[in-house]
Amino acid sequence: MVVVSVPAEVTVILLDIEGTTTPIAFVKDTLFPYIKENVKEYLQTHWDEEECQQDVSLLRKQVRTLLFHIPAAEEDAHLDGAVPIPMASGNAVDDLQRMIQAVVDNVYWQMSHDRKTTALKQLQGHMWKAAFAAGRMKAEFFADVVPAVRRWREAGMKVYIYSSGSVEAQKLLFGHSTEGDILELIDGHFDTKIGHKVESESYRKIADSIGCLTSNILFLTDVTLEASAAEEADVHVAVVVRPGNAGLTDDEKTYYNLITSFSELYLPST
Ligand SMILES: CSCCC(=O)C(=O)COP(=O)(O)O
Ligand SMILES: [Mg+2]
Repeated sequence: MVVVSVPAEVTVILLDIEGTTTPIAFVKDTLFPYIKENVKEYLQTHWDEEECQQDVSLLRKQVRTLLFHIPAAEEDAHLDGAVPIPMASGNAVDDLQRMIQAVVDNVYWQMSHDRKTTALKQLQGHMWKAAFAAGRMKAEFFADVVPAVRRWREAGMKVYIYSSGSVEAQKLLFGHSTEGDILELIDGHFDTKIGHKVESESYRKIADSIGCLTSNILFLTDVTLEASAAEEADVHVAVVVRPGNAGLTDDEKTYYNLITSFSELYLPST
């Protein structure tokens, strides 16, 4: 077994979810299809609720920003098929169906591009809430995750999550897992409200928020663009290789510390 030593200055382990703690297959085959299959009915049932209206407003604002403020050079790559969400205009019944269909189309479009926007993630989190609460879904974690997190905490480490999934959705996953409610193992959560995972400034803000130096953090992720952004902020990184993850280039394999299980991390204090 390959062992990666955790530098002595590390006091915080920051974990990505999809592809790191949790199989991509669980996200792609369970979480995301649930959204696609239920979004229309969810909107029809919850439309008048404030939470749902806030989600729709955020989606509307986000697509408007995308359509009208994005630099021209990026347009082709990002805007193909983008669906604006209309405001109500007169006939209440027609308007409602038109708006709901636009939100459904917008959600499908964003999901087909695996967009990680705060607006999409917020709506998804609210939709999963009911499914987890009713016991219709349980989150999957790789077998090495929970034992390792327990060991790290016993060794005095703090453990945080940084995922594109909303904080609310993250808490649902850890609160309703096949291992039971493991939310208490996590010291705190970050999502894209602090910034995108491919931007190094996000990692500086996370360190500030935790109250540590970026060099006190070890970030574990499956995505090398995220690892590179974190490293630029002086965060230690290891790239997690799990079944079903995207492949790495030879250069990436050489450059990064790679682990296939959290048990491959060696903490000097244990
Ligand atoms: C609470 S995570 C749900 C999965 C999800 O929506 C997602 O975007 C995961 O992205 P990650 O940053 O964890 O790779
Ligand atoms: Mg990931």
